[in-house]
Amino acid sequence: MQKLLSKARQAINDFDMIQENDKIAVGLSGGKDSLTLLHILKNYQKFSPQAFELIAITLNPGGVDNSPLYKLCKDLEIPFYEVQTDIKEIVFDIRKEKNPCSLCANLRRGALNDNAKKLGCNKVALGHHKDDAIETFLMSMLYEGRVNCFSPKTHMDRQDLTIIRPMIYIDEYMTKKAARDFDYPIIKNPCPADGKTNRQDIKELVSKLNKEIPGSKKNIFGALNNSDRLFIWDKEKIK
Ligand SMILES: Nc1ncnc2c1ncn2[C@@H]1O[C@H](COP(=O)(O)OP(=O)(O)OP(=O)(O)O)[C@@H](O)[C@H]1O
Repeated sequence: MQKLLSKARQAINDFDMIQENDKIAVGLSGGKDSLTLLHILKNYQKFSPQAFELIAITLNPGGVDNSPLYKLCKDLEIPFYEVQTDIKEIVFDIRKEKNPCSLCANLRRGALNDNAKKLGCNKVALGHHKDDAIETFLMSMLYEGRVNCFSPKTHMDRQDLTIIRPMIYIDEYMTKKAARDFDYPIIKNPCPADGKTNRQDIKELVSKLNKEIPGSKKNIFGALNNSDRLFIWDKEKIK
């Protein structure tokens, strides 16, 4: 936990993620990443220079038994809210999406933010980690032809809500280890597309690249973190 906490604290400080009196909703999917995030923030709360409130929100896409999450949050003394949604039905039965991930992510994001706002939160914390950032950065280049990634902290003006990602410096292997060490009650991902996504392909590619070019994963993350050294052909500046 100490190593996780130290990396999270570094990210929280670097991007000024938490302020006094924040009420933060953790998006708790029941997967290893958001369970680790909840555990980290609960511990961070004990010594954070800024006092903040923590709640957990789980969106049920339809038909998932989340009772282990109720128990966990009760043990951790974190208020827990489960929200029933029809996301699964919309994505797979009504819209019959061939590429369901982006619609599903948008619907989840909207529902999570709306519910956080209703519950009086000014921040939503998501369980994205360093590997997610590297994969998203590469996916935007390879599939969309642009240099882009989610931000460690984003303010949504329309809702006046700030999204934070305190695990942005944490490697995925550390969340896997935390899930084993602390025996988190993992809820099996109900998504029929789980494991067959573009993200999974990119994850495998990054792992292969890192074996062939040792250090390349670290350098991709470095490139994302180094806005001073961003050089992109800008016709107006170059000509
Ligand atoms: N059903 C949900 N309810 C609440 N929050 C969610 C839900 N699904 C995703 N989130 C939030 O969005 C983040 C990113 O979602 P994504 O589907 O990429 O999860 P993931 O990388 O598989 O992480 P996890 O291991 O936490 O499921 C999650 O870490 C979590 O904070």
